[in-house]
Amino acid sequence: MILTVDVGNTRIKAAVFEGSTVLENFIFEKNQLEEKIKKILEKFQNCSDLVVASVGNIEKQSFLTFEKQLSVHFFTHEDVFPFHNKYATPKTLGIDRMILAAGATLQFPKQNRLVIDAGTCITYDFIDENDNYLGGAISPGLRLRYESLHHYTARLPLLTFETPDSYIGNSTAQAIHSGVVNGFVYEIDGFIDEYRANFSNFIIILTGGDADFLAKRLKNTIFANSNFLLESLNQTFQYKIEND
Ligand SMILES: Nc1ncnc2c1ncn2[C@@H]1O[C@H](COP(=O)(O)OP(=O)(O)O)[C@@H](O)[C@H]1O
Ligand SMILES: CC(C)(COP(=O)(O)O)[C@@H](O)C(=O)NCCC(=O)O
Ligand SMILES: [K+]
Repeated sequence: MILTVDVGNTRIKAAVFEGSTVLENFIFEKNQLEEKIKKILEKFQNCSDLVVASVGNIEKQSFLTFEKQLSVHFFTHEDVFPFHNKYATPKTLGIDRMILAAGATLQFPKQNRLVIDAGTCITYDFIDENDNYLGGAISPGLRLRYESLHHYTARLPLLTFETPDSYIGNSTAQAIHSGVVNGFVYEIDGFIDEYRANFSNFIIILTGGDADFLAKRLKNTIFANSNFLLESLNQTFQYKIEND
């Protein structure tokens, strides 16, 4: 049994795996880290490994206390990955993006793959059919768009997500919802169209906190799997054991 932990910039996601099967999923805040992991390990006493990918401000030291109980692996750029990294600044590539790219490479062999992770930020990652990781894009996520409109202006209220009535927002609130939500959807559809124009055949994986909401609204039909990062962590860890 393996406990996988994804520390994002908004919250922490975790899952216990037995082989490739998820036994249970968890979502919690950063300040609950120790207490929650302790509880999970009490419930799943057969966990042999704790496997972490962190892009948040939680470092390896935060997990060392669990080393008495099980072996801890904190993924870094030094690990083995199943793709050729063509990013010009490989050391600054987010470890979450590396794990997503690894999962896409392992789960969907020998094809072009685009991974879209709609979390705090939207990240786009492209791995071609020869397993070259080429890069992608980073833009603000849904909630970040609402918060930044409020934070950097004097007159815009902080709203929470709501489906806009129309693309023509006829009030301040509707204009914000249209700009944020429609803008979010148009951006992703626009990127997908651009990839389609350049690559004849590719699979799209959509994940992150806003994946389910998005899947229903995109013009392009794509398969959403909000657990893709944790599944990829589990698979990349198996790959590491086999290839180290
Ligand atoms: N309960 C929630 N708390 C925070 N964000 C949420 C929640 N439910 C949905 N979301 C959406 O999920 C996004 C964060 O996704 P997530 O994948 O958890 O981010 P990260 O991996 O960066 O921590 C936010 O932009 C927000 O729109
Ligand atoms: C782009 C990110 C902030 C996304 O974080 P998330 O939305 O998953 O919390 C993270 O992948 C990161 O810190 N990347 C470093 C820069 C890069 O990937 O080039
Ligand atoms: K992301």
